[in-house]
Parts: sequence; structure tokens; C-alpha cells
Amino acid sequence: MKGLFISFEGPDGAGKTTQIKMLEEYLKNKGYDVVLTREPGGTYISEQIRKVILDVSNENMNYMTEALLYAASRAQHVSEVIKSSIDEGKIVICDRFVDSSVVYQGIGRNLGIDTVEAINKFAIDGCMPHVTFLFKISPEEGIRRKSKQGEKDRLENEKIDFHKRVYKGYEELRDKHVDRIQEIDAEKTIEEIHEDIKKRIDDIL
Ligand SMILES: Nc1ncnc2c1ncn2[C@@H]1O[C@H](COP(=O)(O)OP(=O)(O)O)[C@@H](O)[C@H]1O
Ligand SMILES: Cc1cn([C@H]2C[C@H](O)[C@@H](COP(=O)(O)OP(=O)(O)O)O2)c(=O)[nH]c1=O
Repeated sequence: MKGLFISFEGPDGAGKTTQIKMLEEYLKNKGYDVVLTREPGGTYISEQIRKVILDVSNENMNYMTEALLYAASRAQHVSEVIKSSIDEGKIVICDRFVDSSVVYQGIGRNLGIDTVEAINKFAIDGCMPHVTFLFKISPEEGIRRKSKQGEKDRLENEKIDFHKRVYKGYEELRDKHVDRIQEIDAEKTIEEIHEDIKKRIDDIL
């Protein structure tokens, strides 16, 4: 049997990581073989690329360089982890995937959706999530939550305007992929959101 590929998307600080861990626990308790992974990252090589991308000292990084590095990290991740895990019948839960590039680089950095999709066509090699949970939270609340966690990375350091474009970008993407992207009200409590996600996953499984 083929596995299931689930991605989590949304602004920084939306609560994705918190919910992913809870979902992993829930699915493991039900006996599913779960692979938890993240982008940028998820493999030894991709994690090294992550460090370069998020390093605050790389403040003069060209936006195209940034987009290509995310795609390079993704190419390794897809080929080394995601494809094989799905083929082995596992449930892959990924903290961000190509939608993040479309929104952050395509819309946030103004490279354009088409350009970013074209770059990533090579990286994803036909591999797309079966379902994507999009966490809806205001940019201000996301930043507030994240700032409680300590030091910010290069992307989180961006001005509020950038995060507002990201928020709008996700709305645009949601309207474009209604069959795949499911919106989650991320301003609810941690428990309420977990219940919501459990229900949606049970429907899929
Ligand atoms: N529903 C929620 N309500 C309030 N705070 C939350 C909620 N979900 C997560 N948090 C807190 O917000 C911060 C960011 O959460 P995190 O899961 O790391 O978000 P993300 O992975 O989307 O950046 C953490 O300190 C976390 O404990
Ligand atoms: C995967 C991906 C992430 N990003 C950004 C989103 C985040 O700001 C950062 C990854 O940081 P991370 O700490 O993993 O995300 P979060 O703050 O949601 O927990 O990289 C892109 O700009 N493009 C991409 O393709």
C-alpha cells in the first residue's frame, strides 16, 4: 500500500511544530508508521543547507540564491526521505514543503509564483502532499508567539510587511488548491486545534 504525505504550512509561530508532534503521537498510538520531517532540512545535506539559508550573517543573500537553496535542500529531501517513505507505506508528516517557497520566495520576495514553481519542478520530481494543513493566524500574533521563543533567524528578522505578504500569499494559494489545502484556525487553543486535526485525519484514513 502507498503511504500518505501530509504537509503543514503557515506563517512563522503559527503552532505547526506543536501540532505536528501531537499528531505524530496520535498516529503512532494507532499503530501507523510515521516519519516526521521538516523543511528546509530533513537530511544531513539538507540540514547543512538550512544553516546557510537561516544564518543571520548572510544578510546580503540574493533572493534567487535563497530560492535555489531551498529547492536544493528539497531535492535531497524528496529523493532521500520522502519518496521512499511513501513507497514503503509510511505516513510522512512534513513541517513546510514547496508551498512555503511559493509563498515566501514567490510572493514575499516578489520572485513570482511561476518562477518559483518552475525551479521547484525539478526538486519535487512529481511528489506533492496528499493533504496540506494551512495554519491561519495573523502575522502579528505569529510574531508575538515566535518572539517568546528567543533568537530569531534570518527570515523571522524580516519586517512586518514581508510577513503580511506571506499571509496574503497563503490565502492566494489556498484558493488555488482547494482540493488539497485545508485551513486550520490557528488562533484556537492547542487542544482545540489538535481535536480539529485529528478529525480531519480520521476522515482521510
Ligand atoms: N494554539 C496556540 N496558542 C497559543 N500559543 C501557542 C499555540 N500553539 C503553539 N503555541 C506557542 O507558540 C510558539 C510557536 O509555536 P510553534 O509550534 O513552534 O510554531 P511554528 O512551528 O508554526 O513556528 C510556541 O511557544 C508554542 O508553545
Ligand atoms: C521550506 C521553506 C521555508 N521558508 C522559511 C519559512 C521560515 O521563516 C523559515 C524556516 O524556519 P522554521 O523555523 O523551520 O519555520 P517556523 O518558524 O515556521 O517554525 O524558512 C522559506 O522561506 N521557503 C521555504 O521553501
